[in-house]
Amino acid sequence: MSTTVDKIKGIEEEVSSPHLLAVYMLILSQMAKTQKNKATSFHLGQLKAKLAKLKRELLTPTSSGGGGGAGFDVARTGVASVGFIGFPSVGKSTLMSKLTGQHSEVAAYEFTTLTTVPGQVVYNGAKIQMLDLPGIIQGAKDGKGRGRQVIAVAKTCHLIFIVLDVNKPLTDKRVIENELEGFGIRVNKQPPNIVFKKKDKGGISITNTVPLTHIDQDEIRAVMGEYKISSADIAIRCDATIDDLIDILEAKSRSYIPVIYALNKIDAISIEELDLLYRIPNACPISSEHGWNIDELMEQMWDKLNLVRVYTKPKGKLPDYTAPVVLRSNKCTVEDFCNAIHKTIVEDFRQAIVYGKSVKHQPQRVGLSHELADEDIITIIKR
Ligand SMILES: Nc1nc2c(ncn2[C@@H]2O[C@H](COP(=O)(O)OP(=O)(O)OP(=O)(O)O)[C@@H](O)[C@H]2O)c(=O)[nH]1
Ligand SMILES: [K+]
Ligand SMILES: [Mg+2]
Repeated sequence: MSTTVDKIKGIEEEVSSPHLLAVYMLILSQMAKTQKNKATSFHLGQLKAKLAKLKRELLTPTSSGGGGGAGFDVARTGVASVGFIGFPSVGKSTLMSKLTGQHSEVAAYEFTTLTTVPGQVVYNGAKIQMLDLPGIIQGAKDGKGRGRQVIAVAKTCHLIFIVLDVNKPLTDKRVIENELEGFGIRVNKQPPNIVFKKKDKGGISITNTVPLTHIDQDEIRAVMGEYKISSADIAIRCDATIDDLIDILEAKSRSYIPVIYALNKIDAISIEELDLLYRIPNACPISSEHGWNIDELMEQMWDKLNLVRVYTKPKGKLPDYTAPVVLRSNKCTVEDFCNAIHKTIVEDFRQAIVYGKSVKHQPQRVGLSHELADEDIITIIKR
């Protein structure tokens, strides 16, 4: 019986290697400009869907292939966690110690850190968990080293610091991104704007609101066939690729995570080189060892985490600005606020009085389902 790994190998060998698949895609897209070969595009759609399914199988913790974060995951504390990903010896643990004061072994040799080391930063009143992780190497997602377990932890974080050594070529950035992508992490991306609705009958209906330059109906049908979907409404609202469509079908195993590139060891380069680094989007040049530009890293972290601070105002008193209740932006209703303080508050809740960006009138009376905004002030009125 062939294992999942064998099956993936078989498919990848059809186009020789994952690298060649990329080249193949490039050639195909160039072909598309002149004359699209229907047979190849159908076949490619099929292959890509097959690959995606098998990769998921391989990465599911229950499958024989393993995966998952067992042994590497730690108790989550705080309102958000930030995972440190990078090649060995780029300075992840040095950064950890600098940011949190939590000691994490630092040394000049590779793979100094062997497991997850948690620490905490308090920023703008929010407790944020930092997870120093072992270094990963190319091929980590395919099981090289402890890479898979490491990436599995990163996949559950709210933000990833990809730590890079500025003395090494920036091609490292692409390699790390590929590792994360291969594990279903989508870096600094929103889910593709495709609405997919499976149906019992009626066949496949495809609509698009923008011209599709990357895919044709044949490819879409090939992918659907591979997923054994015979009836569905697919509304495509972006110039989607076949990978985008597969991401929607594989939504359960995809994580869209913001990333900041922490370009470390800038103490070892020239000002001219530093200027160039500043042009990289989502990057923050730092020196972990010297603590240089750590403030900017924290500011960028704060922006990406998109947290909501809510100040409590006891009736007839001034708001308490020293200790905000911090919520995540996808869980920031008045009810979430109450639950963050104590589970029983909702039971006695009558209404809330809110000042701030989330309300039209200052103040405004609102109910449990009202969504709060950053720096709102709230008074809870009990029954
Ligand atoms: N020049 C310079 N060296 C640094 C800086 N940060 C870390 N280093 C050095 O880089 C080496 C590796 O640092 P670590 O913090 O152990 O790196 P790591 O990424 O945690 O390594 P692993 O746990 O092995 O993956 C050590 O010799 C550090 O002293 C920096 O900002 N500048
Ligand atoms: K090291
Ligand atoms: Mg380390």
